[in-house]
Amino acid sequence: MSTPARKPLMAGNWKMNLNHLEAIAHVQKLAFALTEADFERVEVVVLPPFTDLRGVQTLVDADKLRIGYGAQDLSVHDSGAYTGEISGAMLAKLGCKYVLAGHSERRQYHGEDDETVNGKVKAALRHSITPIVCVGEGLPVRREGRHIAFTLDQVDGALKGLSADEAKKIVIAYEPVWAIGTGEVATPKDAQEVCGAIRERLAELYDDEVARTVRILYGGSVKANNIAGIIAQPDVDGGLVGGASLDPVEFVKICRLGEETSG
Ligand SMILES: O=C[C@H](O)COP(=O)(O)O
Repeated sequence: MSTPARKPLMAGNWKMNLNHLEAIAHVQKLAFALTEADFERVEVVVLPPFTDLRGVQTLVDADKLRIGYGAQDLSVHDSGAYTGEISGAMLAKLGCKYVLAGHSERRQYHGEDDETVNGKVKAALRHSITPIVCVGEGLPVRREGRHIAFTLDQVDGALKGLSADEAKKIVIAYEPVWAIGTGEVATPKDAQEVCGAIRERLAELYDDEVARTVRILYGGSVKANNIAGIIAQPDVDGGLVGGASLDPVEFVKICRLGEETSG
């Protein structure tokens, strides 16, 4: 059976920005600017803070917007005495289609290791939410030339115990930590080198169908003026956009893959 082509995914990770009122205004601006032709070509997703999700859900549902949404994190647990945590069940109830798992800022500031990330991936899948698994090396690892091995280890850890059917449902985002929020974008060749290696690893861990199905995003200082070269790479299927997703005009240009107008 042939595998359907991978539709590009542009996910805007707002991080800890935009309150619930700003979130509504922001999504309205995106909805106003993006056309049906844009949505046919690219899947557009926003990942706001938890407190914005209800407002975004209400707006998307009421106006039947084609913008998807999700969360930036979830608990490994489904319910219980875990103060401050948000479960996959809660996110699913809010209509979240996606959730980040193992973003480098969670790994760095909250000590998330591969085992935790693996638990979060499984928690998302239990509730039919697509985890966007974030992997990528820091500058010292890159300088030592170990970036591929390091990133593939994170992929192995995040996917541990997943069946091929489960693995097919995930998205992987390669985000070299040295390129996040620094303005230091990886070259298209850098992005392809690691995204291609991730796809090969999926074929080794599972099979060609899984490798062909899973979308692999690049993240790290993505902007309208550099997305075209990155998305042109054969193993890059979209972007995980941080800072630039906070400007609706810029994010729309990124969703148009850096081209001036939609087709
Ligand atoms: O999740 C997004 C990434 O951390 C990239 O952030 P950035 O586009 O601000 O570099």
